[in-house]
Amino acid sequence: MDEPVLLTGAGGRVGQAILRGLGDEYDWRLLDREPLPAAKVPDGVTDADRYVADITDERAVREAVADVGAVIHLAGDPRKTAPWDSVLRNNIDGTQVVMRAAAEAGVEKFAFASSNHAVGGYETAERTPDLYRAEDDYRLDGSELPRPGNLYGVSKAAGESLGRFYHDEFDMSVVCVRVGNLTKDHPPREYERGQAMWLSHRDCAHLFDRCLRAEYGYEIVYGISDNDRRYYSIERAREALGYDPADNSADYTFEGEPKPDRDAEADGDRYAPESFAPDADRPANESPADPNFPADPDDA
Ligand SMILES: NC(=O)C1=CN([C@@H]2O[C@H](COP(=O)(O)OP(=O)(O)OC[C@H]3O[C@@H](n4cnc5c(N)ncnc54)[C@H](O)[C@@H]3O)[C@@H](O)[C@H]2O)C=CC1
Ligand SMILES: O=C1O[C@H](COP(=O)(O)O)[C@@H](O)[C@H](O)[C@H]1O
Repeated sequence: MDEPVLLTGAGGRVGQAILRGLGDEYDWRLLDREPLPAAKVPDGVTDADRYVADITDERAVREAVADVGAVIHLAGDPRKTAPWDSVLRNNIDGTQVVMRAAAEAGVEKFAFASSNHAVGGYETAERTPDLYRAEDDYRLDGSELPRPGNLYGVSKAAGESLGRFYHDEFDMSVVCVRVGNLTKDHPPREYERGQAMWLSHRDCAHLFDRCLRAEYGYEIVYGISDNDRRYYSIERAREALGYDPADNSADYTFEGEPKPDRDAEADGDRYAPESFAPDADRPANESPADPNFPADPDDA
């Protein structure tokens, strides 16, 4: 892609996984309402390409999307316990502002960070916990209707509908990635659901890279690694985007330690190493919590 790529929510967990994997690959324009410390910004991104703005600020967003070829839209409230007023503003209105500005500016490709919580309602008492286990063959594939398990999930389903609308009305290519559970270096520890929907950092960067390079119209795909435990199919991501994940939560113990027989080097050269130095202030697994949102209670 010759034109710049706008990344909203660039300072967060997903944004940093993408930038650390693909920092050198694109001409980035970064937007976040929190100023980004230098350690979170790839080399070569100038001050002019760093926007400190809220995504509900229409004028700032219009300026940020001018002349970009693609948008990866991550900014929003990521909490599954987020209250309605927050998801309405940050996730629904914010996504509408960013998508409309992108469509009106003639942006070619738009990748939207949807969530597993858009379909959390399929995890019924009858299906769980078997659903989270490798022997179980139940699969969601992206063609099913949304079935949110909370208001945060409702806001993500709304974002997917906005994407459908802006694809149909403006012919913008839109891919909604129902992201699973992103953690760095190892799958979520002692958490079956999390291990079934693990998305490793390098698979995350690779998946969004495919969202920028592939040709598609409107797609809903699942964003998880190639986990043995899974109830989301990644076939559509493979077919439509050319997604080819490298990681599998089965290569780790339930406690999150690499298994001794794991071939750690096997896929080591498939994707570029992290392209700029790690943020020394950042804990190994998480970026600091967004100061504007209190943490989800069970994430403490
Ligand atoms: N981390 C995960 O495992 C998953 C994340 N997602 C989605 O991916 C996206 C990114 O999530 P994370 O990186 O985990 O969250 P995060 O909280 O680490 O990062 C979000 C970033 O967006 C910025 N932001 C929030 N509201 C904003 C607004 N109104 N205007 C401008 N900037 C704003 C924050 O300052 C922060 O830097 C979210 O939309 C989330 O719902 C979906 C599924 C799983
Ligand atoms: O959408 C999201 O999902 C992940 C995984 O959900 P969880 O219920 O298993 O924690 C969550 O970690 C992330 O914060 C959220 O944005």
